[in-house]
Amino acid sequence: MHKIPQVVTIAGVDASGGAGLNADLRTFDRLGVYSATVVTGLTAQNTLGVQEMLPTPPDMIAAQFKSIADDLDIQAAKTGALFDLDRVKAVVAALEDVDFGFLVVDPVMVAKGGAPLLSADAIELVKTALLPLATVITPNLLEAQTLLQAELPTPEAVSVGAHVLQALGAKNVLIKGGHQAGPQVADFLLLADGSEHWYRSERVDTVRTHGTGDTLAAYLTAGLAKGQALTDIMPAAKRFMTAAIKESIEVGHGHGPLNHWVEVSK
Ligand SMILES: Nc1ncnc2c1ncn2[C@@H]1O[C@H](COP(=O)(O)OP(=O)(O)OP(=O)(O)O)[C@@H](O)[C@H]1O
Ligand SMILES: Cc1ncc(CO)c(N)n1
Repeated sequence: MHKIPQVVTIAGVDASGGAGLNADLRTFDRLGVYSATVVTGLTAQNTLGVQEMLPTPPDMIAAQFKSIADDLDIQAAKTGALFDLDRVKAVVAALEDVDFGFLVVDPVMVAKGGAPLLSADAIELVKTALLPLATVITPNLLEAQTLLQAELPTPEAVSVGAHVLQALGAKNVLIKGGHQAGPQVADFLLLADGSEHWYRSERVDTVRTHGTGDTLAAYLTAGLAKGQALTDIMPAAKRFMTAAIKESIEVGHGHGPLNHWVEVSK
């Protein structure tokens, strides 16, 4: 028998396939890790927007956790869209009960087209209960600003903001820079040991960025499950992100999905 790292994504389904747990699974497949799924909800969405949402009943979220914990040997977990307070409560309670190893918390709040994927009254619980469980939290710039109730207009402010998120309990903090203006994207990583790392790369001029955040967070989850350090994972993850955005595939008419099959040069 062959051993394979096992991970779980705790996230919503995207009918059009580009984001949510669909993007996570594709990333995990590419990186050679096995993934279980806790489905937090269904979305009828496409590259143009989110049309309908149906969150999973909390008991069913708990049942999925139990099925996985009773049988599999999970080394890393990732959270994505959690929709509302009841779903966040169910996920936090379950995560406190199981040992799924490393935890990547991607505090998904808004889809690319602007539709909310987390209700306003759930944000406080994400901050106080989910964030302290995280090995690494991966907000984009707007999510970091919402969690902090503060603007982060400069690199210095991003660094200060990351330290505040770390003080709230997240061991490591990655603030994703896809929403910054300018010719470059800059992701900021604050590690548990206090060291700071910037990852700057060209901004690809495109709207075809459906599922970028999910994909990067899934990449980190797979790397952690394989025993890699965040500073080893990030350069390869960024090379993959740029290539997967640049070499776009012809799917959908709006914020198209990434090319998860792209070849990446070393
Ligand atoms: N246009 C772009 N060109 C190059 N890299 C990009 C671009 N947009 C995003 N990225 C990179 O993709 C990764 C995800 O960042 P982003 O800020 O887009 O996450 P996100 O907003 O959570 O995504 P989503 O909500 O669509 O899942 C980061 O490494 C970021 O730098
Ligand atoms: C279900 C789902 N999760 C996450 C995102 C963010 O990319 C999305 N658009 N849809």
